[in-house]
Amino acid sequence: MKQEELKKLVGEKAVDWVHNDMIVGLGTGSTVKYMVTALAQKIKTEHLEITGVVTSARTAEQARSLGIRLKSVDEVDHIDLTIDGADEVSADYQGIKGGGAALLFEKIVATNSRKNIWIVDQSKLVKQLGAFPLPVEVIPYGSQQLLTRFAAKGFHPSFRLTSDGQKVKTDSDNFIIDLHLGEITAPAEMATYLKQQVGVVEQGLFLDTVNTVIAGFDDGPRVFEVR
Ligand SMILES: O=C(CO)[C@H](O)[C@H](O)COP(=O)(O)O
Repeated sequence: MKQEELKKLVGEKAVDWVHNDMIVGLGTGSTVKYMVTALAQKIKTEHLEITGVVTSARTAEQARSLGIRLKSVDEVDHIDLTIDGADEVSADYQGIKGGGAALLFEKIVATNSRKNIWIVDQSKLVKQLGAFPLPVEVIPYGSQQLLTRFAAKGFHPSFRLTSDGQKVKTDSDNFIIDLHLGEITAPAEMATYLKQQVGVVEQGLFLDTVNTVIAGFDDGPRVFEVR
C-alpha cells in the first residue's frame, strides 16, 4: 500500500476510540486530516455529541468546515482522548513530533489529555529516534544566538524555512530550529537540556506520552497498547 493509503487507514481506524460525549484533542498533520474527516462522518451518522480541542489553526479550519464543534484548551475541564500523528516512534514508544510545526500546542493538548493515541504509517516506526530532525520552537528574539549555541554543541541546527526562503512561523509566531542529530541516544537528557535554554519555548521529544499507537502496515492497522 502507498504511504497515503496507510495514513488514511489509521486515520479512519482511530475514530473507533471516540465515543459519545467525549472531548477529543485533534492533532495536526496529513494523517490527522484523514482522522478529522472520518470523525466528522462518524459524528453525523451516529448522532454523537463531540467537542474537539484543536492543536493548530490548520486543524481548526478543517474541523470547522466539517461542522465539528470546537472549544479551546482553556474552555474545557478535561480532554478524554487526543489523536495525533508523529514523525518518529521508537521501539520503546517515545516520539518526535513537530514536523508540522505544531509541537507546542500539540504538547499542551497531549499533556492535558487522559489518553493519547498516535496514528502513523509503518515508515514512522524506528529503532532509535533521531533520523528525523528534532524540531525546537524558539522565540524570534535571540534565536540566532540559540542556533549558534546548538551548532557549537554539534547539533547541526537549521532554521526551518518556507518554500520562498522565509523562516517558518508557528501559530504562536515563533521560529522552528531543526536539529539534525542522526541519533538521539539519551532523549530525556536532550529534552532537559533543550528546555533549559533561554528562548526555547518547546522541543519535539514527546517522552512517556503515548498510550496507544495505531500503525498502518500493508496487511492492515496494528494497535500497540503502550501504557
Ligand atoms: O507533529 C506533527 C505536527 O506538528 C505531526 O503530527 C507530524 O509531523 C506527523 O505529520 P504527518 O501525519 O503529516 O506525517
